[in-house]
Amino acid sequence: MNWDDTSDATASERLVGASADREDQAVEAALRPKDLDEFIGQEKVREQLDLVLRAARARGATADHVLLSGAPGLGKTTLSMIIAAEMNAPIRITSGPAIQHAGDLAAILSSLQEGEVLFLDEIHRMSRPAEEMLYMAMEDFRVDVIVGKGPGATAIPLELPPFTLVGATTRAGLLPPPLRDRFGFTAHMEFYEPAELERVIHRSANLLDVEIGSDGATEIAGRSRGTPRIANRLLRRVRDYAQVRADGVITRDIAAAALKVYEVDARGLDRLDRGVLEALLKLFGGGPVGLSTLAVAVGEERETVEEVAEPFLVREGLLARTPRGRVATPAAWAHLGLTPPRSASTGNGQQDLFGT
Ligand SMILES: Nc1ncnc2c1ncn2[C@@H]1O[C@H](COP(=O)(O)OP(=O)(O)OP(=O)(O)O)[C@@H](O)[C@H]1O
Ligand SMILES: [Mg+2]
Repeated sequence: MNWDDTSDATASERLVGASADREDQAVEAALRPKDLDEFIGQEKVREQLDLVLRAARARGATADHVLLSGAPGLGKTTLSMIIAAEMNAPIRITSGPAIQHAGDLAAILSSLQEGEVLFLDEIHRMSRPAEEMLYMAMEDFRVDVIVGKGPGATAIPLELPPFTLVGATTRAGLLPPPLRDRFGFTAHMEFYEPAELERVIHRSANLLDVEIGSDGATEIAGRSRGTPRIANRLLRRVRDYAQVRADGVITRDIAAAALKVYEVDARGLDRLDRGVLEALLKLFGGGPVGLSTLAVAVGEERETVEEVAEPFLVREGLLARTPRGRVATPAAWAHLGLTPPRSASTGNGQQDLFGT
């Protein structure tokens, strides 16, 4: 199992995990914006993509291949469907892990209709031979199908209709340059601003027929870790609470009380995140402390701390990874309402006890 899978599995059990869980998968289709106008935020990506698609439409051509890169839950799958809708084209959906043999890819490519959008999710997890077949397909709209085995094997060239490949990846850095270079347009999706998440929440509340005040949406947005998927998930949990414990209307107080039950704090940290921070502050004086030691202290796997908790803590400026170990920032002390020891600001903390 690679660590990619580990973090997905752990993350999907968390209310603030960015990967889609079962419930997300069931409800997300209903919440997906259907066209570029409905798609909230990502102004740069929207403007650029709008130009690419408009120009292709005006030429009566198939749109250039598009690569969507960004963290889980930011809208890559949503955008791929929007691209197909804007081009008035059918869409075929598959993913890197589903294509293990070049033959799997050849079968998909050869059955595409002219102008069809092929959405290849997790494109960085495709097998090598399939990847190489894809190079030729993207550039020349042609594949070589190998027939037979051994010395008698022959390559039969097969013409493909023009199509638009939309690749999605959470890790653009893992894509081999030849693959990256074959995309005509790359969209880097950023985390969303709180105001944008508020719009996502209002839109979803509307679709789910939930009444929500603007302060309620603000409260949920602030805890959504810059991610629309998390915003939608927190909204559903807060809705449950509002229905059972109140009159169904989501106010600021209701949202805060509901998310307290689920242990998602004002900044979107959950129990795991806070456990890591608390250990770092209370047991190690703010660090520096090694990852393994920190993991033992919170009773989690090293990988869980490093891949599940830390990325968000680092992004939030609460924790820093330094060559000497993990260090809490002043913001971390403030967030947990603790006072840093005088030496914490110099980054020495506990280490001083041993004169190091
Ligand atoms: N810009 C947006 N406006 C409104 N809703 C959005 C936006 N982006 C994403 N969403 C919502 O967030 C949810 C997750 O989006 P999506 O499935 O497209 O993410 P993703 O980037 O494909 O994630 P993953 O990497 O896990 O595949 C969807 O239900 C969608 O409704
Ligand atoms: Mg997706």
